[in-house]
Amino acid sequence: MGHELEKVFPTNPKDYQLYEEVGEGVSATVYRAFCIPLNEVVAIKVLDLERCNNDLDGIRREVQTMRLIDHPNVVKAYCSFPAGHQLWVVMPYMAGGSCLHIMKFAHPEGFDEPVIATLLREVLKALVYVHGEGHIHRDVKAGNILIDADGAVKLADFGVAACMFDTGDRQRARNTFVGTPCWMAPEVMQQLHGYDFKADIWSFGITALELAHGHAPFSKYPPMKVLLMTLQNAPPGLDYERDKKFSKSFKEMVSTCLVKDPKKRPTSEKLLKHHFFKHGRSNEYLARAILDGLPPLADRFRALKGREGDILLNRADEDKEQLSQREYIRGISAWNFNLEDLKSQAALIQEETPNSELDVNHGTNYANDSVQQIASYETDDVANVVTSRKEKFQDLQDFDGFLSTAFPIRPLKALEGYFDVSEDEIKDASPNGQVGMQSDSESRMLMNQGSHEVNSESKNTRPENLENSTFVVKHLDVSGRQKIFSGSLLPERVLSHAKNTALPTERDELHQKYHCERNYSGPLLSRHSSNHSSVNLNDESSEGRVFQRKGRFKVTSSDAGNKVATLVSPAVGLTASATLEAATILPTLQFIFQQNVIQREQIVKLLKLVEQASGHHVEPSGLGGGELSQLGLQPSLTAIKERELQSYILQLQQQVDNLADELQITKLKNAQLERKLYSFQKERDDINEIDIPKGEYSQ
Ligand SMILES: Nc1ncnc2c1ncn2[C@@H]1O[C@H](COP(=O)(O)OP(=O)(O)OP(=O)(O)O)[C@@H](O)[C@H]1O
Repeated sequence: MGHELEKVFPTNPKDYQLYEEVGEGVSATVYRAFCIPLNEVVAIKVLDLERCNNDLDGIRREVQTMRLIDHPNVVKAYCSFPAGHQLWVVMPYMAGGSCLHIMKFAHPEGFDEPVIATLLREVLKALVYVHGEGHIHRDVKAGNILIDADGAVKLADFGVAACMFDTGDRQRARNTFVGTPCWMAPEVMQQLHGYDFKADIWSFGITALELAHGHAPFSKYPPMKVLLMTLQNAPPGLDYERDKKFSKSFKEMVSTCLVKDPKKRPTSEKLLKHHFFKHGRSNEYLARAILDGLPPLADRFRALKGREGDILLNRADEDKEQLSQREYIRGISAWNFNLEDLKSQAALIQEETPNSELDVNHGTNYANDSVQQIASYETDDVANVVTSRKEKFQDLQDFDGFLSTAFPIRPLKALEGYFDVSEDEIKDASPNGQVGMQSDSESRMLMNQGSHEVNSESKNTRPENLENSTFVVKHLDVSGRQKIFSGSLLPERVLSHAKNTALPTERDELHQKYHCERNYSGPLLSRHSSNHSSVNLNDESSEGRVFQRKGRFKVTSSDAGNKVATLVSPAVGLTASATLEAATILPTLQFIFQQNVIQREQIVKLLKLVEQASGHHVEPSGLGGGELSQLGLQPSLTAIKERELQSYILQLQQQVDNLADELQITKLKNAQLERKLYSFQKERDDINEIDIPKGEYSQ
């Protein structure tokens, strides 16, 4: 088990040769690489610190956990070090890639039962170890199950793992969660009583279904809807009719995991004893069954990426508005989600599901389902709120100050002590992108990047008076290419058209037309504007208690009692009575409330635009003054400030929480070191004991 530890991996980027890209996640790109001094092929996960400014805790935890871990079924980190503005994490190279990629490439309908039993047994062994060490993985899914060339299976990605060690209570329920919604346990979504490692057992059950069908249940729906479906529907499972090819024991095993009450779920240890896992075979069998005949990982990865590109290209001639709606409804933009996962899932669905089922936006399945409509409405709300806040931030004169307090330390400095980052590297770091880091002001610049780019983009393409009405969020994607997602309260072209040519009446018609066609008034938001958007999203969370973090979903507990609530969807004029836990509904209501305030502000801006276009001169003060208050349109700056403060407090609370986690990890490390020291001392004493008689003898 410990043999990998014996090698000392170099911490200089020059000692590695990067080969092809073999994987892409929310926060990182993974390359096959070669460690020159050790003459060994490795995988290097490259994280761009500039893009992770506000998620250093997550990175720190991931690397920390990966380095402490030592189990044949868990991917460990050999070492980690900075390289320019990046952080490199060196890991064993898993030549087979992830189960998700293998399924997408060669088994779109899912794997056969013996393969599933083998894969899951190995993953379960990993979970027994991880739970035994006091961790909750929190992101068990096919995309995080990696296979080596010889069929060895390892659980990867500790980006959102949590430590259960806390004031001595290893199983303490927690009040926050990060995860991918399809795999997320109901208690995690509800946040009523916290959760523990049993959340991984739920995700494990969902992963079993994913491996059996080629995709996770509900994977074609937008995130908010997944949350509601998971909470309201009966747990998903293998169907006795539809899934005839699977054994009774498999079905039973899945249903044991997918019980809503976590207390009724088995522990990983107990589950491992389930007779289903007796069907598991050897690693060699696995290699033969799913890896034989596959092209090298990098080729597969390229092919899959190409396919995703084709899917997008095929849609290129679609009406752009529809396309953005489609992406929007999948939650990519609105929830700032794990884009790769969503893209992958979308690709799987497109291959397997008829279009009618797919088109959740226009499809009839949606039409009469009020809960679904509420879900999509909520998704809109979030996007609107988030982007509108982006705009508001630009208006705030003290934004810079706010950011500097929100992220007071420089990235590499913050990571010092956690990776192989030396004091010297930090001191000598040059701001020009060589091994080093940015200054405080540069950090803030990076934090501000999204908003500055919004301005510059606007300046290039539109006159002043349209800048504040249209948002263009520009960002760098993994490969450094720039991507632009655009959106506005009205579609951009409508605004442009209005600006250039249209008479007021035409504009009204266009406004009417597009407003009807697009039920979503919110702008699109890119996931890679994470620096900025996370701040904003956290901002929202101060009231909505729903966060985005590291491209995933994060919910914090809102201490609400159990209440019965009725949801009304103003977007569609439908009323849905839902007996939901208040904690589930509150965020929605809060979003709607916020949305209201923000939409009023948007209306003010539009009014201004209309007035400007029609030649009326509007004094800025006039907008916020008596006329608007008469209309009830005066935006409340105090409320905005208050929300920002709440958000800041929440961020601080999170930081305290994270520090407590780290303290526990350090304590754990200390305990390990003490144990080692003790055994060394014991060895030394033993040797001494042997030496003493020798001495006596020689005297
Ligand atoms: N050691 C490895 N060997 C081979 N491929 C790997 C390795 N680690 C990761 N990958 C590939 O790279 C992808 C992304 O890696 P990873 O999941 O660690 O990144 P991430 O940004 O943390 O992802 P996520 O989107 O789950 O947060 C994986 O899904 C997998 O296909």
